[in-house]
Amino acid sequence: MATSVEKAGSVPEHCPGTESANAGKASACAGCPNQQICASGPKGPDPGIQLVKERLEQVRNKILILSGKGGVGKSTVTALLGRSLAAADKERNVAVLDIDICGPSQPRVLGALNEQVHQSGSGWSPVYVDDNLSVMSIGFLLSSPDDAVIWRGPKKNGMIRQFLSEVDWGTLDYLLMDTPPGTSDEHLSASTYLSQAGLTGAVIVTTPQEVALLDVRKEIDFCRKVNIRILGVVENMSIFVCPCCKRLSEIFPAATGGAKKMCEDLKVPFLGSLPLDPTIARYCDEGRDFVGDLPNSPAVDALNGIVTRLVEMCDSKEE
Ligand SMILES: Nc1ncnc2c1ncn2[C@@H]1O[C@H](COP(=O)(O)OP(=O)(O)OP(=O)(O)O)[C@@H](O)[C@H]1O
Repeated sequence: MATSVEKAGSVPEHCPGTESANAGKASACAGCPNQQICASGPKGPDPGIQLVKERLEQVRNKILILSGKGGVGKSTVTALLGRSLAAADKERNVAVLDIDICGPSQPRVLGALNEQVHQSGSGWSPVYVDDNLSVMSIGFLLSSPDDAVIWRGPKKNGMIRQFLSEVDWGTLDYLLMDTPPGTSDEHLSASTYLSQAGLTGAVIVTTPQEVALLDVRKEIDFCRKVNIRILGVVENMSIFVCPCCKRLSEIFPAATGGAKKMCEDLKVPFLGSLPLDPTIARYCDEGRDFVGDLPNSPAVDALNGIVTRLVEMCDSKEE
């Protein structure tokens, strides 16, 4: 098994793996550039995996929100799903965890920009934006929202482990985890730490144009490779309805049939489309509650349909 410190092509053919008691000591390790590191490193699975499992025992559904490309509206959709899930049933406890370490946007989108998290004996307390909707983000730990987080993989890995194992969520029905775009350190860390905790699955957000769908196919491939169930794809900014003349325009043309066709081709559930609505952008920039304030808008209608299908997917065992 290759470790991140090994150079490509330098893994001995019979590498015993870093978790093995023989790591660094087996005959196959002789001459490997990482022999010393493997011989002296801790053995066995990362204890963080067990800690995350214990911490998330009271969380019924754990959902990763993914996107292939940046800027397709993943954070916006995460926040809106959180608001809609929480608004639909006041008995339901929902939380959003922002693991986009380098670009945390949930504090702004959920209107909690100047909040701070508190530490108690039972862990970090998340910030409540509603009675049944809480949020945790690295954004709360930065001294200024303009601070840049420039971290390498191991440090991001440590922060994700802390977020997953030290936040005192209480009992939750849905935990939505907003990730960075693509498939990077954060995704690998999250999927590893959640491997024993019962990850419900992933929602993939995209826009309709082929350049975005190309990267969604990679994201689907990633999920299949690391055994993450795909709960469905959300197509964001699929259509624009002019607020003046009500004419429909395709801002991002679905030249290859859009996300729905791609889902049919790849046999992945399609959760629905969300229109491009400038009011969504304004509300999210200002951290206001779009779902609560405009419950009769076509976008909230579309969102509620997506949430209904998502809940059905979570409640059903198989795709
Ligand atoms: N349905 C929508 N209608 C109008 N504006 C939207 C919609 N969805 C997202 N936006 C806007 O698009 C911009 C990008 O959205 P967002 O930050 O959620 O994308 P992202 O995919 O999370 O980006 P990143 O790659 O940085 O994580 C934001 O200004 C947001 O308000």
